[in-house]
Amino acid sequence: MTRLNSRQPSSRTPGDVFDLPHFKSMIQRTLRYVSAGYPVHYTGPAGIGKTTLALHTAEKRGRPVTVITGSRDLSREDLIGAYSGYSRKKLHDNFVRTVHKIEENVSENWVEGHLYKAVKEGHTLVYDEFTRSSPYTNNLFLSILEEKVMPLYGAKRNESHIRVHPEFRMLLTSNPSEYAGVYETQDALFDRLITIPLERMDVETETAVVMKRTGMKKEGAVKIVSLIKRVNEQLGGSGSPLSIRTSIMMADIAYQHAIPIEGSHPAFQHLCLDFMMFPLQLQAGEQTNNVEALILNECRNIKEGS
Ligand SMILES: Nc1ncnc2c1ncn2[C@@H]1O[C@H](COP(=O)(O)OP(=O)(O)OP(=O)(O)O)[C@@H](O)[C@H]1O
Repeated sequence: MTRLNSRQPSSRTPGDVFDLPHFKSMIQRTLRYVSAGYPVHYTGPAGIGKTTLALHTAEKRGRPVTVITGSRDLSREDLIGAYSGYSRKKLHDNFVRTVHKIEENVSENWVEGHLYKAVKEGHTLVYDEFTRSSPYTNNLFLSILEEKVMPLYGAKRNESHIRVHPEFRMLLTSNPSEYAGVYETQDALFDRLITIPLERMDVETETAVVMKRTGMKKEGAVKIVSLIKRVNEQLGGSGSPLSIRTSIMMADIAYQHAIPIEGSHPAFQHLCLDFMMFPLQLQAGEQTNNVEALILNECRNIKEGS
């Protein structure tokens, strides 16, 4: 019978992963720039940790945090707010028996957009994957960042704009592989951001994150993280198709189902193939025949206790 381990994130990691050198200086610098009033933009490939770092740093400011995720469908209306539905008030006055008076008032309901609230109340805004939104939507941020006002385009409000709260700040994330055809149209926005490219975590940091997320002990976590690193180096070409997400998922399943992190164990070999084959085949294109053999070769090099 399979023994199941219950997950206890954080329980085995000494201290906080964000105190490790990989994160510490980045967080300090970001808070410095943000407190001086500048928006900070983390950029890097999928799974490098942009969103997690932005959320953590935003929380460090001690202000309420609003999160918006960029998308082609995100509209100015979603951000600013809009009138939606009607409220109807009806008063029947039958005080004098022979007179029946009805008074009816109909008013539209204003629903605040997330950005409207964040700007008005001075939140820290995390705008994740902002380059996925249309330049038309993102133009709204130019006046917020430059003139410190948010125009209420098309909102049918009496006021034309609201003033940006002095504590309002922004952290943004994006993936450079999604810039195709985007940069030219959004360069005015890029020009107002402090852009920090994120580096892939070193083995020590990635191991600490895997331990924190899964509850796995250091000995197992470091083997998985190092395996992913070696496979990326051998098969990843110019990129690293296997991100920390692969390490976390493999460690999670191995830990929960007590699969030994040992290259000769069939369950571990299956785990390696199931998680690595597809992304690596996509990357390798025509030379896919080698992929399975290379994964198994790297996997079998992992010895018990090594
Ligand atoms: N410091 C950390 N502590 C705990 N988990 C982390 C940390 N950094 C990254 N992770 C985990 O690693 C995975 C990838 O991180 P994240 O989603 O932040 O990356 P990303 O660069 O924003 O990826 P994408 O571009 O695909 O959205 C997530 O499962 C996240 O929870």
